[in-house]
Amino acid sequence: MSILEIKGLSVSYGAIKALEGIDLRIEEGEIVSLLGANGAGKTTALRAISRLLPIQGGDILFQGKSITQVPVHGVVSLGIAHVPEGRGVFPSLTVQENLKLGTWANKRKSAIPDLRQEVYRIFPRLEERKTQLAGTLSGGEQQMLALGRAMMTDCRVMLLDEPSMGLSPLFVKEVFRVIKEINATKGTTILLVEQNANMALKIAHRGYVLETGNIVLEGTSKDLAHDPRVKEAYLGHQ
Ligand SMILES: Nc1ncnc2c1ncn2[C@@H]1O[C@H](COP(=O)(O)OP(=O)(O)OP(=O)(O)O)[C@@H](O)[C@H]1O
Repeated sequence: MSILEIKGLSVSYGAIKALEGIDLRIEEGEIVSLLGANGAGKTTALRAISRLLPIQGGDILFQGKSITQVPVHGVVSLGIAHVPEGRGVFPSLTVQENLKLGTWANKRKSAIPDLRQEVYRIFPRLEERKTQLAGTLSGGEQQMLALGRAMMTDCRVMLLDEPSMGLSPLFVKEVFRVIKEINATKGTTILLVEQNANMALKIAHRGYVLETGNIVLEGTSKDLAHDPRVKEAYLGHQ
């Protein structure tokens, strides 16, 4: 059974059809990338899975069970954490207060100290800056904090929306390294929305390509990286 399965998912904004019946399947422990140009519907797909948007058709299954009737906070409690584009950290709270907010839906309260220790192991910079206000962190550090906060929910699945957006090349590399580490050490399943197809395909096991609301290609990252259509549209001429 797939940990997350999306079947015929349709989402519209009024008359605009953002997703026109997409199918997507993610196995436990995988990193799956969702690639596509601006406006393809990538953010919409993540927001629909998190129940932040109403859906017009189809189904979303977590461990084989439909979650389309589950409220937003229920989705987090099930073990699905969403790191939105732009990170969504609380600028006037400290690093440690932001991390604590990640624990509200955590059903295993006794696991919180270990989770915090793990976050600080993966992100030593956050421990160094735990009393600093999140709004004064650099963009890359805020992205780390957003990932750390998602880890604090004790999630099984992370939905990551353009984690490399707006970061310097050094931080882009660091963010992808950390995503790979979270997946490898904790077994967290990751659905990664990215415009940086090059990097995304390097760390993901499989990928899907979304174009104007439809999945037009899917395959292993290796196959996608060699596909002439992906090369032409998303990887530049290499
Ligand atoms: N709140 C909204 N109201 C109306 N249309 C919207 C809304 N949000 C998104 N859309 C439209 O839905 C389509 C898909 O948008 P979405 O943000 O999912 O794309 P995306 O692939 O994430 O793009 P980007 O890479 O630019 O973030 C676009 O045509 C967008 O203009």
